[in-house]
Amino acid sequence: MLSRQQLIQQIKQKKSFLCVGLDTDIEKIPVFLKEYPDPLFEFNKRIIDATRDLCIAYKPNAAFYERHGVTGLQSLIKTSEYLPKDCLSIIDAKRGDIGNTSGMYAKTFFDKEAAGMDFDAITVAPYMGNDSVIPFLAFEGKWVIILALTSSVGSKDFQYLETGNGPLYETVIQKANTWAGADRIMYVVGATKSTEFTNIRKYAPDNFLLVPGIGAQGGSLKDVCQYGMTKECGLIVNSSRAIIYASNGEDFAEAARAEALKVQQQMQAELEKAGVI
Ligand SMILES: O=c1ccn([C@@H]2O[C@H](COP(=O)(O)O)[C@@H](O)[C@H]2O)c(=O)[nH]1
Repeated sequence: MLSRQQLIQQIKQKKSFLCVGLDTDIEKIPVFLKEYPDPLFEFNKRIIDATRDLCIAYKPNAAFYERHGVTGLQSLIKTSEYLPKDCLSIIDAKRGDIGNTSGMYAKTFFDKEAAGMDFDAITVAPYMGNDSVIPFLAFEGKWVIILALTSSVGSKDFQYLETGNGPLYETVIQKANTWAGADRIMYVVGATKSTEFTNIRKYAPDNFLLVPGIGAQGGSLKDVCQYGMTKECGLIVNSSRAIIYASNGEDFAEAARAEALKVQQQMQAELEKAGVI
């Protein structure tokens, strides 16, 4: 479990705020791995071994495991156990339901004794309001990462809707700020929305932002840093496909490392420029 201070310390130590996304797709992993009893885990294990000194977080996306049923869940559980303790472990599950049901989701991903998983953080959809989010916050020390302004094209359908008090995503942040502080809540903001970061920082000056959308979705790391970085960094930037599928040959882990290193080096330059390190 990583507290806010420990996370900041890891960022300074590793000179990185990279999150490697484990969107492990059985159709995209190297063919030779399919000979192994648990190909998804074997792939993740090698990616983690190759990148752990370059990143401060890992984010398995639940969909890629759940689609396999029981075997996928086993791969996810083994992956969660294998994740390095000095990295923030984020389950990208985008859950949220009436309180009673959210409590079950929280148990699933936060309580090792319930389902074998003990993630540090979970992504949560806030659409159902406070009672859908509070059960996740009830797990002391765990992070709740609320979808604010997503990288998706469809973000315009709801998130930009004018409420009379700014766009809906602003209201989401203002309301969620009343549920817990910046030591428990982060917000998802897509790298494809870099022009909105200045505005977001008005409402979330201290919160860490989980930023997906660089790499395969084309968002700019430079722009994200220019408009979103704080004195403590305040950013966890995710890249999944661009790193983990840099090659689909025998050299896939080395290729993933080379890609992660490129991103880490850009991050180091941005941290130096902003005076974080
Ligand atoms: O707004 C959002 C929220 C979540 N995601 C997730 O992040 C990764 C991005 O993968 P890439 O391969 O780096 O594009 C993936 O798991 C998404 O489901 C997002 O992209 N945007």
